Amino acid sequence: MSTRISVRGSSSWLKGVLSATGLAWKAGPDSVTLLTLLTVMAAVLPVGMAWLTKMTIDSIVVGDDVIPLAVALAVAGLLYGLVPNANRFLRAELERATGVLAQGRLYTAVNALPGLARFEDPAFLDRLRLASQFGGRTPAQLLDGTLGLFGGVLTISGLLGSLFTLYPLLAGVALTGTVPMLIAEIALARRRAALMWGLEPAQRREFFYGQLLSDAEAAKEVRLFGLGAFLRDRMLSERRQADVQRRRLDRRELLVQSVLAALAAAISGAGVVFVVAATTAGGLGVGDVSMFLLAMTGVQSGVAGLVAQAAGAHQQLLLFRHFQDVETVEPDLAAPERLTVTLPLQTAIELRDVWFRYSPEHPWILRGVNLVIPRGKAVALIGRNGSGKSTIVKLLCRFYDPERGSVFWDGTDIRMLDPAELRKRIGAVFQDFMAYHLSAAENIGLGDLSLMADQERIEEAARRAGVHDELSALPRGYDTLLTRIFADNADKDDPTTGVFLSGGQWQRVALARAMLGEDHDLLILDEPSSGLDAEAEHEIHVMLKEHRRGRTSLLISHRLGAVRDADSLVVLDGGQVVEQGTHDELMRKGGVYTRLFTLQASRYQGEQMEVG
Ligand SMILES: Nc1ncnc2c1ncn2[C@@H]1O[C@H](COP(=O)(O)OP(=O)(O)OP(=O)(O)O)[C@@H](O)[C@H]1O
Repeated sequence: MSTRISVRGSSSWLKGVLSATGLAWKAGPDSVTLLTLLTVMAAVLPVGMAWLTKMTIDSIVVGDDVIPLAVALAVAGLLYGLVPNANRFLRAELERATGVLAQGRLYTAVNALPGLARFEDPAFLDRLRLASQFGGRTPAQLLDGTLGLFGGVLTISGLLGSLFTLYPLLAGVALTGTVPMLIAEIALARRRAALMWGLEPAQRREFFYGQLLSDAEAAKEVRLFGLGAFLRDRMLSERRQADVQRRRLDRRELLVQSVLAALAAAISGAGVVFVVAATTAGGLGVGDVSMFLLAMTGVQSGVAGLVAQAAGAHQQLLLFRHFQDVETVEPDLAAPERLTVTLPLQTAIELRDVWFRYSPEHPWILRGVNLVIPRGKAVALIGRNGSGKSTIVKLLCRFYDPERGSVFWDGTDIRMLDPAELRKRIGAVFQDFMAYHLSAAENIGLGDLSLMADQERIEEAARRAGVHDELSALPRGYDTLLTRIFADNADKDDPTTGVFLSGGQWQRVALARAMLGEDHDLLILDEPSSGLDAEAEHEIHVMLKEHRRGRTSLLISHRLGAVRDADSLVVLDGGQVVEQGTHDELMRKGGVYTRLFTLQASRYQGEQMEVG
């Protein structure tokens, strides 16, 4: 996807307008119809009022009955005053309706992305932020702008026509003055939209520093290392650098618009001199003078409005393109022509000569990995930090595809399977599992949405993960919020409305989430006990061993004692499998595993002796 705001052809311009107005129509057809009617009304009223004024003055001069004209003028004036308010209300209504529709469509498109790659692409994230910010607003504004343009053209044509009947030359001059205005404002709108896009990375960084300064998790390190002023200065520096660019554009706008205003004043000044001279020479009546003055100011404010509408619509369109781009973004994982049904695991999951790197710019993480996870067996992955253990987990869940080689599910390449179906068969506790700002029950229920309301099953999962007693003892039991972020204003001072769990307790909640519901064909536990104390770790491992019995599982842990009883231990190094076998086989071999295990065991014994 291009990260640049490009100049696109008129067909794509039209496509954008049609897509945006189509969205607005779908969201609120009644509002769109009423807005159109009101726009036409607002457009013809100034022309009608100019003529009514002229006719009223002419009638006064010749002594005719002016009451009906004056009443008509008053009614027109009243409508002229009311229409903008009704317009504003309708536009807000339409914005709300399109906002909901667009946001729904946007996040449906985001949810449809099967892999993780897009979420690691900063350009995509910038586009998504702009799309989310403006996608809902732009259709209504674009429609309003387009209708406004149409109305403006209607008003200006009416007024120019009226001017033309008086002084054809002046109508021509007034019309010529609009061209540079239009060109200049469109160019400014283009720059404004490009600037917003260009400033996204700086705004993202500014937001990041701001978040750190107010984030509860970051607060510890920010205070311990005294990072507050450093982060604040970085945040302000990002803002200042962005402001330099904003100021540059504001200056350009100031200059261009001042020149345009001077041009408009010169044109209307010249017109006034002409008309006054013509009236003194006896060529025009008093009503004609009023007509001219109203028409001239009407044309000028109409043109200014028209130009602003055109520029605004253009800018909205450029921003709306981010929404279109996200909505039509290519999936990050290739889909096969025909999907194969994902059946329960019968024999094994296998990685065959898998080569993987996160992008062509990144180094190879896996270099020809071969690995078999037989059904009903527990396989443990062991290796140094960064050796690619969690990467293998991500490939098994098909968050990415290998660059070479394949992952097979009972002999079928998982590229042939529906990722959602495949993932339903896998239960996992990731190393960086989520702590949701929701209640304890919901935090577990998310593991299987169909069981969200099944308190019994949720408690059973918590019991298996060894966290039931803690959750039951919370102020509101399982309904206690595990956060204080969403405490309502009304009960924000009530300490029972939200609590904080410890790292180990969160880990058990994540474990309960993974174990809720259907028995998964594959259970992945990426460091499931790293945050637990020794006693808790022992308990969890006894429980997990029981739970895993006869089930297929992939275990990752740096604590080798915790995985020594796995059916097969696989040691990764340099992106390759360097050793594989049972604990006893690997210990006999005297290789990497023996070294690591002996090191850990001797340390542990040392600690025991010290404690003893
Ligand atoms: N999303 C990503 N984009 C780019 N590189 C990544 C990404 N995720 C991981 N890596 C890199 O891939 C390598 C392997 O990471 P991985 O998390 O698989 O290692 P690991 O063996 O699980 O490590 P640890 O024991 O520390 O958990 C690391 O060098 C890491 O920097």
